[in-house]
Amino acid sequence: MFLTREFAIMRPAAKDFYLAIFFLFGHAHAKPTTSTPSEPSSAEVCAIDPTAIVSDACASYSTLDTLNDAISPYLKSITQSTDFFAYYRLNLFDQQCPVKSWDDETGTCGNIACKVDTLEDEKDIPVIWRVEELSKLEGPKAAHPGRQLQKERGEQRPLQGDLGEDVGESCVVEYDDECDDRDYCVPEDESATAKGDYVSLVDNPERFTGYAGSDVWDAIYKENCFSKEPQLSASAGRADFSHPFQAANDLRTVIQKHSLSNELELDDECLEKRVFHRIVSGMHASVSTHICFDYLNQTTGTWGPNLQCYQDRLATHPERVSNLYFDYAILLRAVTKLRTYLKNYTFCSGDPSENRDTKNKILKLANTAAAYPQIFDENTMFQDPDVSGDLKEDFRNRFRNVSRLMDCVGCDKCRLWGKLQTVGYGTALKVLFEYDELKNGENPPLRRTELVALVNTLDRVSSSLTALNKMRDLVTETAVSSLPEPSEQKPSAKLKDHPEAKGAIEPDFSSDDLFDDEEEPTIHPEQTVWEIFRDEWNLVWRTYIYVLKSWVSIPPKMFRIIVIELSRVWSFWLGLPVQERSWEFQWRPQKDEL
Ligand SMILES: Cc1cc2nc3c(=O)[nH]c(=O)nc-3n(C[C@H](O)[C@H](O)[C@H](O)COP(=O)(O)OP(=O)(O)OC[C@H]3O[C@@H](n4cnc5c(N)ncnc54)[C@H](O)[C@@H]3O)c2cc1C
Repeated sequence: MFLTREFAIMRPAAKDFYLAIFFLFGHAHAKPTTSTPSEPSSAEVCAIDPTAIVSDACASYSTLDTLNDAISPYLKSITQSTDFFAYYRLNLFDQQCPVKSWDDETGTCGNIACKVDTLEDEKDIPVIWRVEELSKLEGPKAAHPGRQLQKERGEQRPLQGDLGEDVGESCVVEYDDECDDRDYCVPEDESATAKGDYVSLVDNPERFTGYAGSDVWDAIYKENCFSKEPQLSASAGRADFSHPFQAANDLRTVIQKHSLSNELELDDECLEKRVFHRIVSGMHASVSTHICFDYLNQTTGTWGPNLQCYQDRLATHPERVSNLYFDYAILLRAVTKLRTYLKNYTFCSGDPSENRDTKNKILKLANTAAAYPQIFDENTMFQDPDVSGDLKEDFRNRFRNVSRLMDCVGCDKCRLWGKLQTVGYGTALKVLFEYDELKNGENPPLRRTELVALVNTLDRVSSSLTALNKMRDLVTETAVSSLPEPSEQKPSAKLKDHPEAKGAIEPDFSSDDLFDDEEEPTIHPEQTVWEIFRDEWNLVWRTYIYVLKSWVSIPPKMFRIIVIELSRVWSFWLGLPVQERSWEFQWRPQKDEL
């Protein structure tokens, strides 16, 4: 920073006058809370304190990160290289979207508007990068063979090689055809064609597709009101709640008994929404993380992390990140709890060596996770025998509804992962609240699809944690590399709070150096008295206007500061990570502002 020309020619008396004005009107300056990827504020970079405990779970962020580093190689190996976990059976194409207003004449729902928009917007880009192409399912598909056909074809090749010759089909086919008594699963149409298809999860990675799904997310969050009447029409097969208010009252009892009131809103209308919200929001955050980390630059056609996307959707929303970690704790605890069950599970009935290999891998994963102290204690929730039945029923029905809403997702790949993950979370809840890990035979059996969905959902969230950390590092690196060379920096410049955050550079304008500079105030000999007078008059006028504007801007600034502080207190009260203060006092105007 250098003195302006006007300051440079000021005489000492005038300087004292302005100095007095600046001291009188120096004011709190609320910094903007949004920033570009190249200019992260320290609040954004360090939004999550690694040592903080993830609320509702029993582990800190850094413990979960360490645990994730340990188990993610096993998860990758299981989900990418075992046939049992790499294929999923679901009814992707024949289910109806239950929100009637989204249907058009052809039955497409959810993104029809988006499709029209994108076709117009995208006509200049190569066909393969268009939303329609990116949204399509890739890789081979196999239809589910009926019981009779399975018998005829035998255990080894029930799919007759439809998924590829090297696929162990006995590891892929689900032998239980019926699904209507399955917990958290949407009852399927019983016609033969509605039994679903097998698709490869490896060939269809969850990443950017260009699909705009905000309407579906909004509908999902609206589901999150347990005391209200059901949102979906009865014709859509929506579960009916005979005692919608009973469950809310029950939850109140549970909350009060288990002192969870700081985590759940004690709002009479939507008491149960907080727990449900955390799970859905964590899932949403995971989807967003994959989109941002595996993003297609439609101009260059290259895939890679999009840091602006990360900043907008995640870095500036620590509560979403917190919910993601919460989901991780729930899912991992559920897999750990299944250890005994998995020891006796048959993964591939027709192929003993594949069966052994798959079992070894999943047991290694569960054992590694179990070596850490318990990260989520389900015993604090839904354990009151008088109320747990209704509560669980409510949760199950909510997940069924969310699962149905997935049929409104107008992008095949997104629908695949949306459906899989809702089943994954449903299974985790079932295992957490209905399984006794010390027993085996008495526990309700898990379907193949439930197990595959649970492990793959854990893998999704696990990859999200890894991707989040990588993007955080990338932001930091970008910030550091765009810092000016040391020689370009003014010696008084210092990094505030986070040593690597470019946006946090705060030149040190202490009152002493406000007018101190290497440049000595000089009067240019060529200036006439009139020019000097005019310059000084202009300076006084600008200062006057500046002061007036400062006064006018005080009320909105005070309002913002109050809102920021209240939000911090609210986060503190809820046990969420408290966002760093995004405003501070500064002496203004800075030297070159007038
Ligand atoms: C089930 C499902 C799966 C999808 N899968 C993919 C995919 O694989 N690839 C792809 O490119 N697109 C996918 N999409 C679309 C994608 O999620 C976004 O809808 C899209 O990228 C547009 O994003 P957006 O920034 O407009 O906000 P959205 O992500 O659509 O969010 C809508 C609103 O929800 C709120 N919100 C956002 N995140 C959270 C959170 N974590 N917690 C609470 N509230 C939040 C915000 O207010 C936001 O404005 C999927 C959509 C759905 C419904």
